[in-house]
Amino acid sequence: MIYTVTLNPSIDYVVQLPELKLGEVNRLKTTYKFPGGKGINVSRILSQLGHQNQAWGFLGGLTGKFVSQQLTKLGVANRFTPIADDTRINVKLKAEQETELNAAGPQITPAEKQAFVEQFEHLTATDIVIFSGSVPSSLPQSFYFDLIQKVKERGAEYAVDTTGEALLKTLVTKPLVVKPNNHELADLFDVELSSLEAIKTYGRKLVQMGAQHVMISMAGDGGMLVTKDHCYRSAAPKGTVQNSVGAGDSMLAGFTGTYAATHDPVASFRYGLACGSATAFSADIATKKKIEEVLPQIKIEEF
Ligand SMILES: Nc1ncnc2c1ncn2[C@@H]1O[C@H](COP(=O)(O)OP(=O)(O)OP(=O)(O)O)[C@@H](O)[C@H]1O
Ligand SMILES: O=P(O)(O)OC[C@@]1(O)O[C@H](CO)[C@@H](O)[C@@H]1O
Repeated sequence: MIYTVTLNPSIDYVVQLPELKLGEVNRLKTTYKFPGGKGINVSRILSQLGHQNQAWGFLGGLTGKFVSQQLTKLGVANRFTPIADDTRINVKLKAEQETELNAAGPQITPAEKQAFVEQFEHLTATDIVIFSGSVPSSLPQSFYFDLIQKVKERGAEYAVDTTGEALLKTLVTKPLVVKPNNHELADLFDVELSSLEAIKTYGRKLVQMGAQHVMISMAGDGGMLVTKDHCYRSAAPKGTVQNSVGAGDSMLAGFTGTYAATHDPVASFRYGLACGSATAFSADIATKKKIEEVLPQIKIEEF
């Protein structure tokens, strides 16, 4: 079973307008509300593809109710810990450029935190836990690391999509896969990564530091997978980009779901790339139909 962890879910409020006029009233023609948060996006893709999974995290207030109702409607199994405070709303502004306004997130009380942590006691060695997204400011920044120790105690695998120190700190515990984008990879080492060779070199460093698979996403430039002995690369298929929010989460879902079923890193990378691009070419998170449409266009080469 795959479990996704979204400590800080959201309603993603997506607004579209041809031009943002700062300091003026902007009237919106098109708005959407989606259940958001990185792990939730991962769960949505896993469910689309028929991989058994359950979404975990914290939900509260009317906003939290909206998220859980939408997940139930979408057929995403979930077991969120209820909290007294409100789940956040993140604004995704699509004008000349994509701008995201992500809130800090709710207060989590010690009792709510404890109830959540207890869920980890039931993991087994065949499970995979996917940790994605920000940690609400009321929880310790070491929270992922503490949860990872619990996952390891149960003999389960885990994947992590986080950045900076939090990511570096987890590498020694040998995550199944980490998925920085090329900018996050550059920031980790405080370098500029201006060639594929350079990206490969720094991807290798994450493998040497402990990651089993390092999948580097590069938006419209495709992706790279670095393993202990190999490096694979693929350009991105062409298409009309509608909403790239969640493309990285979709990529992680495609990889992990396929890996859980096949243990084949190249097939998993291929599915990951297809899911990422399919979401970029959709208004919301991609459907299975869209993913299958994109899949034949993915060409992977050893690099
Ligand atoms: N414009 C695009 N055209 C084609 N494919 C894309 C595009 N944007 C993203 N993708 C696909 O999705 C993958 C993940 O995208 P990206 O690198 O933007 O992830 P990310 O930075 O983690 O995004 P997010 O945080 O919004 O989920 C890319 O590696 C690529 O395969
Ligand atoms: O603030 P975080 O937790 O880093 O990111 C949250 C978020 O931007 O990530 C998803 C896209 O990847 C969105 O659904 C959501 O709003």
